[in-house]
Amino acid sequence: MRLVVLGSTGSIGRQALEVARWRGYRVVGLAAGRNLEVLSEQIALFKPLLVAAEEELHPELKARFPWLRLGTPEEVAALEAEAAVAAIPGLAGLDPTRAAVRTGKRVALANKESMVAAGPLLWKEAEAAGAEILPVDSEHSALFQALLGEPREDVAELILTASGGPFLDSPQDLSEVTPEMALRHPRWRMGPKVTVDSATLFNKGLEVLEAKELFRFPLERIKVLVHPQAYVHGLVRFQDGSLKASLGPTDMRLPIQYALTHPRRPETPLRDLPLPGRLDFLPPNLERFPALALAYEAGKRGGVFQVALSAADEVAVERFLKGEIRFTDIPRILEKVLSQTPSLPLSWENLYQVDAWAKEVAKE
Ligand SMILES: NC(=O)C1=CN([C@@H]2O[C@H](COP(=O)(O)OP(=O)(O)OC[C@H]3O[C@@H](n4cnc5c(N)ncnc54)[C@H](OP(=O)(O)O)[C@@H]3O)[C@@H](O)[C@H]2O)C=CC1
Ligand SMILES: CC(=O)[C@@H](O)[C@H](O)COP(=O)(O)O
Ligand SMILES: [Mn+2]
Repeated sequence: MRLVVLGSTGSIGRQALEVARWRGYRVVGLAAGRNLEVLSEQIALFKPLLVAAEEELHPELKARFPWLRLGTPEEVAALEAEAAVAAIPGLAGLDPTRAAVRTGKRVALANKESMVAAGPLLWKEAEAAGAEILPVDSEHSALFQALLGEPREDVAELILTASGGPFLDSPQDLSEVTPEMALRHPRWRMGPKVTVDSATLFNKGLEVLEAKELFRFPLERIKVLVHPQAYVHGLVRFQDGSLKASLGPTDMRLPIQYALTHPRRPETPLRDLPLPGRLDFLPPNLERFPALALAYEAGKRGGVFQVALSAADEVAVERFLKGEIRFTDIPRILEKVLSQTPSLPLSWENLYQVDAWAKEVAKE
C-alpha cells in the first residue's frame, strides 16, 4: 500500500509510520510543520516522493536531501496513494484532509476538528470522490467496530468513554492548574492540544460532535461515561438492552492500523498484553468540567456553532499553554464565543469565515 502521512512528526504521525514499517507500506508523502530533526530522520528512512514543511526549513532540507521534492500539505495529501493518515491538529488539518478526500483515498482520520467543523461538507466530497473516511480516534474506532453488521434502527445509544483526565479525582483547584499539570495525561501520550482538551474534558465534547458527524447519529443519543482505565474505548447500546464494546490497550497504533487495514486485523506486537484487573464507569461531572456541556450546546445548534466552538478552543488552549490565561478561562472563552456566534448555514465559505471570526474573538 502507498501511504501519505499528514502531521508525520507528531504523536499520531510517528505511530502511523511505525505501523507503516510493521506492514511494509510504501510511504510516498510526508507533511509536517517545523520539527527538522524528526522529519529528516523520516525522510532518510522512507525516501518519500514529496514532503511538506514550514518554509523556514526548506533550505536545510534541500541541503540534507538534494533529491527531495517539496510541496504543500495539500499536494502531499493529493499524491497517488491508497490511503492518507490525517493527523494535523485543528482547522489547519482541514484543507489537507479535504485534499486527501477529494482524491478518493481511504482517509484514516485522526484530525477530529475537521469532522466537527465540516462533517456534512466532507462527507459530500467523500461520496463524490468515492473516498472512505475511517476513524483513528480511539473511541470512534471502537464505535465503528461495534457498529459493524448492525442495522442502524437497532442502535439505541453510542457511548464514548473518557479517561477523566489528570484532575478526575484530585481536589485540585482548577483555576490554579499550570500547563505542566494539564499536560500530564494519566493514560495517553499525545500532542499538547489534545492533552489539554482531555484535561478540560473538551476533548470528549469534540468527540461527541465528531461521533455525531462521523456516524451521522442524533446528538441526544450520544453519551459519555468516565472510565479511568481507558481500556474500553466505546460502547454501543442496542434497543434490546444489550451492549457491544471494543476494548484494547491504550496504544494508538491499534486504531491507526485498523483504519488502514479494515476489515482485516493483521498481527502486531501488542497481541498478548494482559487485561486490567477492574473496569469502572461513572458519569462525567459537568459542573467541574463545563466545556463538555458547551459542546452539547453547540451540537444542538450544529453547523457553524461547532466550527466556532472548536476554533475558540484552539486559541484558548494556545493561550493557556503560553501562560496568558488560566485553565478555568478556557471554558469561559468557549462560552463567550458560542454566545456571540452568528446563525449561518454551513457552507465552506461560512466555515472559513466563522473560524477566523471565532479565533479573533477568542484572542480578545
Ligand atoms: N495523539 C493522540 O493519541 C491522538 C490524537 N488525535 C488527534 O490527532 C490529531 C493530531 O494529534 P497529535 O498527533 O497528538 O498532535 P501533535 O501535536 O503531536 O502533532 C501535530 C503534527 O502536525 C504537524 N503540524 C502542525 N501544524 C501544522 C501545519 N499548519 N501544517 C503542517 N503540519 C502541521 C506537526 O508538525 P511539527 O511537529 O513538525 O511542527 C506535527 O507533525 C489531532 O487532531 C488530535 O486531536 C486523536 C486521538 C488520539
Ligand atoms: C487516545 C484518544 O483517542 C484520545 O482522544 C483520548 O480519548 C484522550 O483521552 P480522554 O478520554 O482523557 O479525553
Ligand atoms: Mn479520543
